[in-house]
Amino acid sequence: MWCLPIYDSSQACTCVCEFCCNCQGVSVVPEDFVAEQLKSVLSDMQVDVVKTGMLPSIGIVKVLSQGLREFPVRALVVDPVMVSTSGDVLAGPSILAGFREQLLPIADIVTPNLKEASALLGGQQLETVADMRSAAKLLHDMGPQNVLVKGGDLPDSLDAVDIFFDGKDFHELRSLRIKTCNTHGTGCSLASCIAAELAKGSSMLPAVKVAKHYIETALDYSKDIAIGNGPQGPFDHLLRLKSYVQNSCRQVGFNPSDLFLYAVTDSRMNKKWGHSITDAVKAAIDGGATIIQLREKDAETQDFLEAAKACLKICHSHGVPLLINDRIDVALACDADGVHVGQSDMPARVARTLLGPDKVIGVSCKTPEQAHQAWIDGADYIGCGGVYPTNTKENNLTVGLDGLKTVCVASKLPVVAIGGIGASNASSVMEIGVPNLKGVAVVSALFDRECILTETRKLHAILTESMSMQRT
Ligand SMILES: Cc1ncc(COP(=O)(O)OP(=O)(O)O)c(N)n1
Ligand SMILES: Cc1ncsc1CCOP(=O)(O)O
Ligand SMILES: [Mg+2]
Repeated sequence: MWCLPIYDSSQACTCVCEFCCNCQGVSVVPEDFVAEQLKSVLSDMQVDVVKTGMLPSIGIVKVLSQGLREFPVRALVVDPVMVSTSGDVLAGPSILAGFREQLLPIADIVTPNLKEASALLGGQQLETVADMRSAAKLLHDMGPQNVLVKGGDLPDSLDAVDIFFDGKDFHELRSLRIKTCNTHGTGCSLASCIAAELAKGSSMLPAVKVAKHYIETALDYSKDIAIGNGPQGPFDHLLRLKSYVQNSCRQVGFNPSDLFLYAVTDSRMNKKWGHSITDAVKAAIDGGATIIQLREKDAETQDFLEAAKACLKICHSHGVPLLINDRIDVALACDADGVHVGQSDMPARVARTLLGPDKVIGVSCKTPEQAHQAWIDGADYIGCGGVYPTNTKENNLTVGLDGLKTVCVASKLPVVAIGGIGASNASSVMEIGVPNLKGVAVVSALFDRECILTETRKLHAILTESMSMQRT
């Protein structure tokens, strides 16, 4: 059950607040109802992460901490919502003791803003980064594994500085201070994003960094939005979706249906048949290939780069993405659409850091564990195989159709099957009938042939037929 990995306990009250500036009313949900709701969710499925928001009564704090002791979760993110950015006190002093004694000791991270950190520390003034460090240390002494003191309200600071303390090291996390009135919901969103990253399997500091980067980007994106008449507005969670729509003439992001007929080139085969790489790529595209990978194991770097640039032109003039096998440097140098890496190549999480969020990353996986790791590392798809024996890759273990199915069922990413696949067996592969198997990746059945165009057309027709059979 991985589709609902987080439970947000802030449904414990309903708050009537407008973006204008203040909170106009709070309706507290009865404690026993919150207890029932908690039990209902936590006993029904293995919840990975709980994030708390506004907790309006000491009774509800108790109910929550009891629920979490009875049904432990992998991580608890405590956003001690007490004082809003607009200055409203959202939880009375009686809650403070509840936070200190019941929630902080079991929290994996607590994320107070300056006012909340000050309230938790009995009213201590926090005005400098040095104050934030000592507050983080004092809060850590109350029991949480990690503390993030948010310095958004720090006076006279050009950057938005947050202090992260894990009990050993301090990290000063800086991002640009975005000039905007649209800050409604930033704290809740930061904590929720940390929780979501933890649920995806991230460790704490990377989760906090991703969340902080997300908040900075979303604030920047929404800085000029005008909604309602009040002085404070919402920040915009949907920036990725909007930039996708705005750039719809360009393919932004990854479309899993591109994996349908994945043509992987091979320098030795092209040499054997006297095909130039550009002619080979063009023929594959004309035959219906939906994505191309340049797998040039023998090429010198400079030749590889020149070939990649030429192929990229051809691919883009046909709206087909081009990925580079193994070589992140070549992909970066020619601005390819992405890379494909194997288990002993550059790790996908490093490739993601180097290539940024918009490039496509594929990872070879033979097991559910590798598929899970690929997802955590930020890959877009996995290549699973060899499904059948192959002469193209030496010493490659065969997983068979059963191994392919096991990986597909476990994978949260779309899958392309590879290894020994061609016209004679492509239908059997697609017919294993798992929805995230999106296509086949093929080397020799396309490129170790005299006429690449004919072979690609043939395979395309077979795949199309097999997909239409599955739909009926
Ligand atoms: C789509 C796709 N799947 C798997 C592979 C194999 O990658 P890797 O395991 O790194 O082996 P090499 O191709 O580098 O020899 C792939 N290339 N493409
Ligand atoms: C690169 C690779 N990875 C797993 S099998 C394989 C080779 C696929 O080549 P072919 O399609 O010729 O079997
Ligand atoms: Mg490789």
